[in-house]
Amino acid sequence: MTPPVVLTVAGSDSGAGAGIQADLKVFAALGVYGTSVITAVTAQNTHQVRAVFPVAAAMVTEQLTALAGDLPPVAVKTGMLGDAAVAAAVAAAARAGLLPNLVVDPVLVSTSGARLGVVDAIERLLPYALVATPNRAEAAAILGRPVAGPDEMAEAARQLGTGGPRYVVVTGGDVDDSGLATGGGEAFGGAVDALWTGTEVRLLRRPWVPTRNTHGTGCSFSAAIAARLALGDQVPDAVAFAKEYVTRALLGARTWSLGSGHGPLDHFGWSDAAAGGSSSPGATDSPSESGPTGGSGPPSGSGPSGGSDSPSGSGPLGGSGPPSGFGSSSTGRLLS
Ligand SMILES: Nc1ncnc2c1ncn2[C@@H]1O[C@H](COP(=O)(O)OP(=O)(O)OP(=O)(O)O)[C@@H](O)[C@H]1O
Ligand SMILES: Cc1ncc(COP(=O)(O)O)c(N)n1
Repeated sequence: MTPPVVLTVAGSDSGAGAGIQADLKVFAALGVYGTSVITAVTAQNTHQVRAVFPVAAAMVTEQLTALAGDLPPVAVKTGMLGDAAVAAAVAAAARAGLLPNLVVDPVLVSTSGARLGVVDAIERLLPYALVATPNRAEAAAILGRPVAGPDEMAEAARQLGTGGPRYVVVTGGDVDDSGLATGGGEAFGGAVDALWTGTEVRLLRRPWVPTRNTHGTGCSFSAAIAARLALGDQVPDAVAFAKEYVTRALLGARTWSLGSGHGPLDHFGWSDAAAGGSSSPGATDSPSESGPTGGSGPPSGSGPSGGSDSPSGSGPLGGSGPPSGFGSSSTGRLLS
C-alpha cells in the first residue's frame, strides 16, 4: 500500500533532536512518507543554538511548489518559521490550498532559550490551521498574558480557538534550565495538555517522565498529530495518539546520554525493543482524559501494521506494549 505523504515545514536541527530531523523520524516511525520544506538551518546541539541561517522566502516557496506538483501532502505540520517573510510565504501556500490538514506548532523559543520565531509571523498562519499546538509560553506570548496552571491552559486553548484554528492543544511539558518540570510533574499531577475541540476543553493527562531528554517533544508531538491525520484519524484521536507516542518516546530515552544537555527522544521505540518489547499490564491502557467533559478512549485507528486500536501492539513502537509501569497511573510519578 502506498503510504500517505506528510509534509513538515520547519528548521533543520544539526543535533537532530528537534526540527525537520525529528519530524522525519516521527513520520518514518508512524508509517507515513515524510517530505520537508526547510525554513532555516540551525547550528545546534543538546545545549545551545549557536547560529541560525534563514532560508530566503523565495526558496521556501520553490520547495513548496516543487512538492505541490508531484508529492502533494495529505497533512502538513509547521515548526520553526524564522522570520515574517517565510511565514508569509507559508501562509500564501495555505491560502492557495496547498497545506491540507495543517498542524501549526508555533515555535518561538528553543528549550535552550534561542529565539526561533516571532509572534507576528505565527499569527499570519494560525487562521489556516486545523490544529495549533502552542506550549504554555507560546500561548502566553500570543495572548499577551501569562498561562499558568491547567485552568489557565484550558482558557487559553478556548481563546486561541476562537476565530483561529479549529482545534488547539496548549501543552504543558516545559522544563526549566535544569530539566525540572515547570509546568507538569507533581504540580499538575502529571503531564497535562488542554485540548479545545471547538465546543469544549478536554484535559489530557499522562504520567510525567522525569528526564532531561526532552529536546524536540513539541516537534514530535505535532508531527505525530499530522501523521495520524494523514492515516485517517479524527483530530481528538490523533492528539490522543500523539500524546501517548511522545510519552513512550520520552520514557524510552529517559536514561540515554546523547549529548550532555537536553537529549533527544526514542522515536523508534528502540529501548522497548531492546528490552524484548516487555509489555506491562498497562499495555492496553488508554490515554486518560479528564476535565470538564471527562471522557476517555484510546487513540483510534491503527499503526502501519494495522489491527490495533491503541499505540500498543501497533506499528510505531515495535509491535510491543509500553515499557513496564507505563500507563499504570495517570497522575503519579512513573519513575523514581
Ligand atoms: N517530561 C515529560 N513527561 C511527560 N510528557 C511530557 C514531558 N515533557 C513534555 N511532555 C509532553 O510532550 C508534548 C509536547 O509538549 P511540550 O510542552 O514539551 O512542547 P514544547 O515545549 O513545544 O516542546 P519543545 O519546545 O521541546 O519542542 C505534550 O504532550 C507534553 O505534555
Ligand atoms: C530547528 C528547531 N526547531 C524547533 C526547535 C524547538 O525544539 P526545543 O524546544 O526542544 O529546543 C529547535 N530547537 N530547533
